[in-house]
Amino acid sequence: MRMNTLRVALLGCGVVGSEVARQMTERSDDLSARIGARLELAGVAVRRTGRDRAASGISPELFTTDAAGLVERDDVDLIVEVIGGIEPARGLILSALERGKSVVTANKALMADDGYALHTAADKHGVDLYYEAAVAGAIPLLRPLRESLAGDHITRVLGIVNGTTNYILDQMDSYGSGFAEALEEAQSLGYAEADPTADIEGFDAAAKAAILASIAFHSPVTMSDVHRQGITDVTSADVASAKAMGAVVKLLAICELAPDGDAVGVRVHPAMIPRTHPLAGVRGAYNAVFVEAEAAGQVMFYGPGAGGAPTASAILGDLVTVARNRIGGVTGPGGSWYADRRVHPMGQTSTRYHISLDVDDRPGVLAAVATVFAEHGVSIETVRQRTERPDDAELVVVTHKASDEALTATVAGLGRLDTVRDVMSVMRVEGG
Ligand SMILES: NC(=O)c1ccc[n+]([C@@H]2O[C@H](COP(=O)([O-])OP(=O)(O)OC[C@H]3O[C@@H](n4cnc5c(N)ncnc54)[C@H](O)[C@@H]3O)[C@@H](O)[C@H]2O)c1
Ligand SMILES: N[C@@H](CCO)C(=O)O
Ligand code: NA
Repeated sequence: MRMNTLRVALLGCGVVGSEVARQMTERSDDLSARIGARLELAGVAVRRTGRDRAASGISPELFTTDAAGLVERDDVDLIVEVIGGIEPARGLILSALERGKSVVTANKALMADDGYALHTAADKHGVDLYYEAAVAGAIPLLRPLRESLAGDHITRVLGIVNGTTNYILDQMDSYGSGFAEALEEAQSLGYAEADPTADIEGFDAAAKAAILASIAFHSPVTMSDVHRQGITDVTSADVASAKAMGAVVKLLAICELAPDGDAVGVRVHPAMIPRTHPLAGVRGAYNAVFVEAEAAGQVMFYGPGAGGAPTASAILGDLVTVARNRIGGVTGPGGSWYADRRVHPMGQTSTRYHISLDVDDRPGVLAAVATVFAEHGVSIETVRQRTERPDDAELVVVTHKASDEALTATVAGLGRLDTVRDVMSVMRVEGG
């Protein structure tokens, strides 16, 4: 019997796309055996065909600059979108779904913005939309959340989902590098892009957090629902201060159910975590995500969160799945929004805080500082004082859990005290 063939259109042939094509070709026989059909490259949409594409190993006649035309072709069954960004990726994916073609994408920005509409289109047309590569690259995470943990009740997802910022913070912690120096190193190693804004300002992590929260909590969470703070204000002093209390600074993505279970809090910000926490040991550009579920307890996923080959691995995994589904005449689990939880306001989110103050070193200062905390109902866990010069001290206060609102008011109050020369840093403490 002749084996079926499924024809794949690849949209984009950059870092990830070229690896998808390479791995598809290299593992062609194994993939056919696993799927029960041959996967064949029907075409590759690129921005310019003029460049020397010989090194890619892809037959030159497969390249086209007409991505829309490629998606519309009747002999194309499956689409892999690795162009990135919102348009034209969004229009191309919608066009594919409307034509009954399943789509695999690595596009976190698009899925975070428009996941609901795209899933709805996929469901309406009876096709699959898979995007494992969009969050934490090669690490199997979205499928485990959508499928393996689908019988449990997830309460929290806490992770390091941006490799560039983890590399920078790790350099600051391990070698005492300053932020600018560590960023330069990340750029020279190819982790951070020439314009590193999406990584260091937390946009990349926020998009991933929105996708994780939507899946884990069966609710439509978008990028604009995520409280976002990047790492550009993290100083060597913050990193040293964390070290002094046995902690390390990480950029965390946190998605959690509010105490009443009716709302979801989603935030991305730097935080101090104890060195004993499993996420503290995640070094370099690696990613790791910690999932807390009622019955399973704590489950951790760890591995390479970026790079052409690892990201292509996740895409090929999705491609095998959607191809199998297509052969079997079924689709995988679609979007799940039944819980429709609201987004918990950041002001009501409670965490512990680490606050470092430059103060006059004289009688009554500690009492005045403590009074401001008390006035706003913020309970102090520890206070440490370091005196470097006569009359001048650094006070480091770690609080018990306090709401963002109460903490903001406390910091404003501290700033008004004559004896507080400067509020040097305010950072959340997690994972205790
Ligand atoms: N690089 C990674 O490590 C990584 C990891 C996870 C997810 N992703 C995601 O994968 C996607 C691709 O990332 P990348 O690193 O390969 O980016 P890239 O910039 O290397 O590749 C994108 C390619 O798309 C091409 N392109 C742009 N507009 C096009 C159009 N209209 N038609 C055809 N081609 C067009 C560009 O010329 C470029 O070659 C993005 O969504 C990204 O977020 C990347
Ligand atoms: N820029 C991302 C990789 C793509 O998601 C990172 O540094 O982790
Ligand atoms: Na993944």
